[in-house]
Amino acid sequence: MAASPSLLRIGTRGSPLALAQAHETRARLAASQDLAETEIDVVVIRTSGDRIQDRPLSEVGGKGLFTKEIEEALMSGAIDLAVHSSKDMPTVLPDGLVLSAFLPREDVRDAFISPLAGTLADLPQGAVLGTSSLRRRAMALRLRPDLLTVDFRGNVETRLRKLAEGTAHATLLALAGLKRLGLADHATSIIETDDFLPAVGQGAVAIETRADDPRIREIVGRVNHAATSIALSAERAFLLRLDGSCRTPIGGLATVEGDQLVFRGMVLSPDGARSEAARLTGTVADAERIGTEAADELIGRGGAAFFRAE
Ligand SMILES: NCc1[nH]cc(CCC(=O)O)c1CC(=O)O
Repeated sequence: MAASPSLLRIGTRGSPLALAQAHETRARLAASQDLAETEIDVVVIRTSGDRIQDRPLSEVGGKGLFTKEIEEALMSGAIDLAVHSSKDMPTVLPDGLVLSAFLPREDVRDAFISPLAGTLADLPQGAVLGTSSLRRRAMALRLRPDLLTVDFRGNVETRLRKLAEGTAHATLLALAGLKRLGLADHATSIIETDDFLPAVGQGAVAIETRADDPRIREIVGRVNHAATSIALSAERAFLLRLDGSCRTPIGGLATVEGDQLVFRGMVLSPDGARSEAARLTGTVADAERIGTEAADELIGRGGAAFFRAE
């Protein structure tokens, strides 16, 4: 093991959720072998995604907006590692950067939040669902085609405030984010994944490093959670094969038990009227191949049409 560095700088966005995740990473690193003497700083970096609040992300260039400035800081050496929500990471990283570790995954499910009804199924006919996620909109409309939807941007707290103000009758948020913010008691109910799949990577925190920095990669590897890392390689392979633009509703979830992996994926039309689902199982050694094959199965069954219909 190489000598411990005197300083480690963690780059992160400044939203309350991003900060909670960066501080969890910091605490795990601090508790890991041989880093007791290392100063670990959290460096807040403002991204284009944080600045642009008035348009849906899918319109202004998608996922990369929340990572661009942080990745620039990583490449220039201003920070040593970056902490992200895996869900917000593009499938293809800039040259020279890699996801080197994942923290143990939080709950992967979406929470249903409403002052009006206990569950999605209980919402009155024609109720208004606030969400800016194409996936949540399509998954919800697949089950409840009568619902109306309005765009709901902003961080978790902003969306809860909009709901309280009556902008919508219900919203959907990742339970993982609510838990990390200490806001899980806002969840009215929890949506099981049986017929409502989370986003690829939901609930998982990813640590990004330079590819050619073996010392930092070894250090962050000490806090890597193997099962989460394996699940994410299946899910990200699935998304990569589907070439998941932010304009196609896609859900994907891998669960790992022992050396067995179960992968489920779904693509939907934006209005939820059409959908294709796949379920594949295998061993963890084949995680990537299983994700890729699930995508191929969906494309083969006509899912490709969903991507051309833009
Ligand atoms: N897109 C924003 C975002 N990125 C990660 C999370 C929650 C935490 C996670 O899924 O890991 C959220 C909020 C939400 O979707 O409710």
